[in-house]
Amino acid sequence: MYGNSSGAENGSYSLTFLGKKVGRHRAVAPAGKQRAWETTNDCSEDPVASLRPGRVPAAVQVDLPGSVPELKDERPCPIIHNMQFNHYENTAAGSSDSQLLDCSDADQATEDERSQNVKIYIPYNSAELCITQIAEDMEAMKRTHQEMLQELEENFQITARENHESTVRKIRSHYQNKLNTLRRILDIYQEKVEKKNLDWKTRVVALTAQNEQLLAEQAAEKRRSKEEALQWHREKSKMLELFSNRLDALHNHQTTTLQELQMARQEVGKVQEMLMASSEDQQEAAEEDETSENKRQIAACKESDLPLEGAKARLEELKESLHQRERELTELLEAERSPVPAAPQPPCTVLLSTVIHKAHVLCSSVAQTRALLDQMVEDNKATLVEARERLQRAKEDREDRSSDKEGSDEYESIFSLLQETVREYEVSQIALDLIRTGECPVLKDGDAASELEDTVGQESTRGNTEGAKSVGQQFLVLQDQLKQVKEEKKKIIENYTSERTMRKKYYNMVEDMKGKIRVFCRIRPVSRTEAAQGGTTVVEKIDDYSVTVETPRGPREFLFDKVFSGDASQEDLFHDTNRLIQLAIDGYNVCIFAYGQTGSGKTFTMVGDKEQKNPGIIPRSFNAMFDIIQDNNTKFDFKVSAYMLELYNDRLQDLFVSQAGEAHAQPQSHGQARRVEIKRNRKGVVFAQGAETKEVSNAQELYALFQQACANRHISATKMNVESSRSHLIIGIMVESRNLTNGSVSTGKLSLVDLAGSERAAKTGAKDHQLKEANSINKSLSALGDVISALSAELPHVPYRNSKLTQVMQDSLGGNAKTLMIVNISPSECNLDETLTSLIYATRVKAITNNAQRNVESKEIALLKEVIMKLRSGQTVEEEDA
Ligand SMILES: Nc1ncnc2c1ncn2[C@@H]1O[C@H](COP(=O)(O)OP(=O)(O)OP(=O)(O)O)[C@@H](O)[C@H]1O
Repeated sequence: MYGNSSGAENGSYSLTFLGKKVGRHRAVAPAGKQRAWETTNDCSEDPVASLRPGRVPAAVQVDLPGSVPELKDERPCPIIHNMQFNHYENTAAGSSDSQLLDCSDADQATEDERSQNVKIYIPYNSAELCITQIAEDMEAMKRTHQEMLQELEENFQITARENHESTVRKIRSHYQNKLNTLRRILDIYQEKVEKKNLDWKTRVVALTAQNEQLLAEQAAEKRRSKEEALQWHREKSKMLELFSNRLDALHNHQTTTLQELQMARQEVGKVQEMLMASSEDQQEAAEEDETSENKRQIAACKESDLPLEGAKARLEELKESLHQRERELTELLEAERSPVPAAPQPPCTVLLSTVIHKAHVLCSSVAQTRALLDQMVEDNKATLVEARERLQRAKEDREDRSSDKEGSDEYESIFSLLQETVREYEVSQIALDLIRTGECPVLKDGDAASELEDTVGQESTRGNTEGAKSVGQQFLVLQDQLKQVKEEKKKIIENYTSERTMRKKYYNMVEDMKGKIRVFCRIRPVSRTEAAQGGTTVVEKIDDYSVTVETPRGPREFLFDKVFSGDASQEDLFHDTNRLIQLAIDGYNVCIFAYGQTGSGKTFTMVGDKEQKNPGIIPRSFNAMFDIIQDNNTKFDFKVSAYMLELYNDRLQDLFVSQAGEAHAQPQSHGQARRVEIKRNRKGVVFAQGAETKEVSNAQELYALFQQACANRHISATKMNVESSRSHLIIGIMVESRNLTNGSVSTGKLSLVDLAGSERAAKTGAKDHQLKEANSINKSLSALGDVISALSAELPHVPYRNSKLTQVMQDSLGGNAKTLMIVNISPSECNLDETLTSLIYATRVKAITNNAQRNVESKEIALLKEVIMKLRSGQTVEEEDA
């Protein structure tokens, strides 16, 4: 193509264009094959364009080294005016045709020299042909280049795509790994949760069974105690009846005995008179002869026998009555000794045994008295025998010494003294026998009889008096015993009352455990207005758990968890409420609300008096809550926040925002007032959406917020209350506590509600806007009443949605909360109807069962929730976080 090209050799050429080296070229073997250009990329201009036909150079100079090698252009060339082919001899024979030689300056010099030696002039046509060929080759090269470029581009794109895909794959696999890890973690926790659930279920089943068993036991226990109480009551009444009958009988007997003794004394007096008359007759007859004397004596004796017969009969009667008494006493003793029939031991058996013991004491003292009397009779008998012997000896001595005139006087006095003593003992004997058996003394001979009868006249009176004295003493003793028995009876009644109170208390505790709403009843003191109207009270607290109301149909009793009378202090009330504050901190939803007619003391109970000398439940709860927090802040991390609302004219208002400010702000916000709505979370806990919730760190801050809220509340004077609340006050205090030991988080809520009171326009004198307020209050309270009725009757539908008030109270009535209702009532007759209505509603509320559950999450769940929150908000989550 470029001239003689036979026997082509491999070699390198530099292509010079217009004296300028434009590239290196490589000669390609073998000869005869089509030549091709290979170029290096150090040419900036498009050589093909410059070789287009019409732009052919005038002359082409080609330097050929002996034989012209086939040339392969390595690069396109600029416009050729003067083209030279410089041949470089191969330095080594057979060296590779791909070998390239560098164009150093030294080579350039040698090349120039050689080109001068080997110069070939190609005819124009050949050159044109050659150039055309070159142009074609270059065109082909351009295509190749373009193809290469395209290929490169494609390669680049493929590589880029591959790179991109691999990056995406890597990222995906990274996140997939993360996801898998999270899934595994979730699986693990799910497994754990399932396990726990299973455990809990088992425990719940076990506890339910246990609970059922306990309930059954409790029911049985209740039945048994009821039966025992009934039996005890029966036995007690029987015993009391028996004792009172016996005491009455004893009393009657003592009285009869006394009367009989009195009569016997009179009889003996008569006998004495008769004896005196007969002795006078004897003295008169002594002057007559012995025969007539004897006759008269016999006649007198016969006469005197008549009244003695009467005395004997009386003594017989006395004897009989004493026998009777003895028999009764023996019966009593027998009854005591007889074994007590085996009976179930009622709780008050101790008292019964005390009564029995007392009866034992009483009978044993009677027996002791009897024994003492017997002893005295015996002693007296012995002494009487001794005295008679001495008298006998003295009589014999007197007869022996009848001649001795000096000693006779002395003996006479001793003799008469002895006689006196014997007589005394004999009289005592008669008296003692009379008391013991009622027997009459036996008169053996006339002298003794006359003497004795003479003495008996005086001594029997003395004996009777002593007997009467002892009977009187016994009577006093019996009176004492009766008093004791009465005291015992009083004690029994007291014990029964306290036992009844305890029973009510335990019943209330069980009801509380079942989840029933607790209801306290507070009776307010009589107000000045009521006192001015007469102040007749119809309400009375019976015990800590019951209250009665005097109605036209008779008294009506109501039972509550606690009843507070008018003199109960705010401390007393809060003392029984305090427990609920702890529950709120433990993670329960707690609600305390006051209910009652207007002026019944709801605000006094919840808020306290105006000067806060007697703060109510709300301010006390603030202090109690932060006291508990203070005590536990080493174990828990607490967060407390609160919202305060009022429901005024069926519209919820945020009390942290002053109404004046709101009204002022409205026009600027184009009439869009702050809207507070009641919502419920997944667990059914009510919260106020749209109301400002403020975080607080101590009781003072919370109280300051409360004061601010109270200042914004609607209050005005009515005929029934100078500071009547015209709205329902709702305070929500949320307590979040994180256990620093195990990381669990509990969230409790304390709702404190001071309801507005139901009112009658006629009584309150409400007009215009107050009437509108009253209507709204009554409407909401009536809706509350409907909810209470539906819940207590366990109806399937509870109309919570009928009023905003019932929506606010939804979780507290029949929901997930521990609820305490304080029903405030007036004690006065003028409010009887309202009081009865309030008490009936409160009784219904007591029947409502809530299902309070602790809102607590384990550390794991709290963490997972955090992870989910982060993922939702687009934040990255490290595996360690999970
Ligand atoms: N237990 C109490 N001891 C002394 N005063 C009381 C007691 N309860 C209520 N009061 C007094 O009775 C009046 C009315 O009480 P309060 O304002 O609390 O009634 P209320 O039920 O809240 O009425 P309203 O529903 O109209 O707001 C007040 O002056 C209050 O101080």
